[in-house]
Amino acid sequence: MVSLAIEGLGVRYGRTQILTDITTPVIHDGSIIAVIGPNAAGKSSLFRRIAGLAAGEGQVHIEGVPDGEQALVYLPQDTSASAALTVFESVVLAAKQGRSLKVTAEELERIDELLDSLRITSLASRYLAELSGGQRQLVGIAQSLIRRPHILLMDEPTAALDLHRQMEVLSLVRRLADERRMIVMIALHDLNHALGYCDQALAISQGRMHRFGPCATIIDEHLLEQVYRVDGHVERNSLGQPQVVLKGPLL
Ligand SMILES: Nc1ncnc2c1ncn2[C@@H]1O[C@H](COP(=O)(O)OP(=O)(O)OP(=O)(O)O)[C@@H](O)[C@H]1O
Repeated sequence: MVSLAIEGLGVRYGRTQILTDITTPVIHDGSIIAVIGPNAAGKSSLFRRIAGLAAGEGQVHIEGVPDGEQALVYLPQDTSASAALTVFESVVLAAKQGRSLKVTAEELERIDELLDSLRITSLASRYLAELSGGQRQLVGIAQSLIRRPHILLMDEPTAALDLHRQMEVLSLVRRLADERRMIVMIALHDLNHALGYCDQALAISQGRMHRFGPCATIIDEHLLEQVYRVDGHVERNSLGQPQVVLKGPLL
C-alpha cells in the first residue's frame, strides 16, 4: 500500500518564504485530495516542493512504491508545448520517459485506450502547436496518466476545459484513483468539483495551511468567508449532493 505524508513543508524562492509548515496526516492510496485556496495562496508552490522542484524546509514521506515503478508525476498548470511532435508521439515519449525507446504492442494499446478515454483519439496525428488550449490540457493529462504514477499532482487540470470535459476528466481521475489505488492531489478553484470528486481538502491561505480534512467538513461558510472573502454557504441540492451557493464578494 502506497502512502504519502507531508511534514512541516515550506517553500522559499530566494529569500522569500512563500509557504510555511504544511503538515498532513498519512494519505492512503485511492485518495483524492483537493488543494484549494485563492490565487497566489501557494498551491502550485506546494506541488513544486513535493515534486522536488522547489527549495524549502520539511519532509515528504512516500512509502510502499514497488521498485522500478513510477512514484510521482507532477502535471503543471502550464503545459504549453513548443516541440514539433504529434499528440501520439508526445504521449509515447511520456510513457517511455527515462527508459528504452522500444515501444511494445501493449504500450501502444494502453496509449490508444487512454486517448479514447479522454476522447482525443481524433487528435492523435495533429501537432501540439496546432491544438486549442483545452486540447493541449487534455494531452498533458494523457502524458501524466500514461506514466501510471502511484502519486499524481495535478495543478488545475480542468482550468481550460468546457463543462462536459471537466466532468469527464474528473470522473476518469476518480475512477483511476479507485481502480489503480492512485493518490491524487489536485489543485482546484471550483469548490463544487472538490465536493463532487475529492475525498479530502487541503485549504491553503496566504502561504499557510488553513485546514485539512473531509471536503464536506472543510468546505463551509467559514472557509468561504475567511479564505475566499465571499458571502455564501453550502447546501444539499436536489440530488442530495453538497453544493456551494455564492451570494457575492465580501468587502
Ligand atoms: N519562481 C518564483 N519566484 C518567486 N516567487 C514566486 C515564484 N513562483 C511563484 N511565486 C510566488 O509565490 C506565491 C504563490 O504562488 P503559487 O503559484 O504557488 O500560487 P497558487 O496558489 O498556485 O496561485 P494560482 O491559484 O493563482 O495559480 C505568489 O505570490 C507568487 O507570486
